[in-house]
Amino acid sequence: MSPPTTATTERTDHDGGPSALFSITGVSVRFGGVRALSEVSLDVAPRQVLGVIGPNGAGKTTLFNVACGFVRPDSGRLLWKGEELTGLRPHRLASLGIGRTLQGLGLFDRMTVLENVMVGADRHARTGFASALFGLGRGARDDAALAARARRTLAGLGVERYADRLPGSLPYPVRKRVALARALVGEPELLLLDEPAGGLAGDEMAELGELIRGLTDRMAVMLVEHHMDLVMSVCDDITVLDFGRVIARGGPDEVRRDPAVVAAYLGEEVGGKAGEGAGEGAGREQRGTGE
Ligand SMILES: Nc1ncnc2c1ncn2[C@@H]1O[C@H](COP(=O)(O)OP(=O)(O)OP(=O)(O)O)[C@@H](O)[C@H]1O
Repeated sequence: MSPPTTATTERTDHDGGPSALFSITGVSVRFGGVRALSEVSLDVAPRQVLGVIGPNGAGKTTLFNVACGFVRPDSGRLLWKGEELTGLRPHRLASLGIGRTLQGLGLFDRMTVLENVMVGADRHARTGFASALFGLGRGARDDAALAARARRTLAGLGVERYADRLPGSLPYPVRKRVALARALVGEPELLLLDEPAGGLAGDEMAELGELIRGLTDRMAVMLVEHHMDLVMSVCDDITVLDFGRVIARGGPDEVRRDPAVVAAYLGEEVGGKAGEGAGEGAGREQRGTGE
């Protein structure tokens, strides 16, 4: 676990050193006059759960989108296993060994649950999904192996019985697990999760927490999340953003006590009663550094 640092003692060693699986170093993003991210750096170590939190508009979604290749930073670098990822595009993630889920689940309504998950298994297919799309063919053996892998992944998440159903007919928590299965079926080394607890009830969130912890025997997780109780219970390390800058980082206890974090949440109880989601409702809709 990293030592705690705050804005005044910002760590500068986010350079994708040997211990880092994935690093974001000195990333800045501007949308017109709004500086959504300023010189943001973080490292995700193998098998670590790294949380990214911050009040509304702090820059979490922008950071997630940078990590996925949806937003290209104006400056700064992304490193994967110490190598710079230049011009990262979302479709390259799976082949690198990075899985992701998005806030909108993005399931294909006309495909079964099983087929939706198979889409995510492209990394292990001999002929890729793109080849199949363009009619270049995928061997029947590949398809059978993919289907088996997809079923195993669904089973691991307790939702295999829905494999032949269409996602639209299923309860939201089940669809969330299907989306997670699609991200996991490629056996990523890093899983990027954007607000995975959104729309879940308290007990479902607790199950999600256990599930995320259970992944760390084989992958690292970067969790961007509002719900403070989930973040505090599952993360090894937490990076806190406010106005697009890193204001604190460290373990849950250090971050919870950090005066800069408490101030950022306008005195909300960051130490958190279950389910309170200290990142929400802070009444700070428009954030980022206006210029
Ligand atoms: N596409 C965009 N165009 C203009 N401004 C944007 C865009 N996306 C984000 N912003 C601005 O950048 C800042 C950071 O937004 P971002 O959505 O990353 O924060 P967030 O921490 O995810 O917020 P929330 O918790 O409310 O989702 C905000 O001021 C936001 O208004």
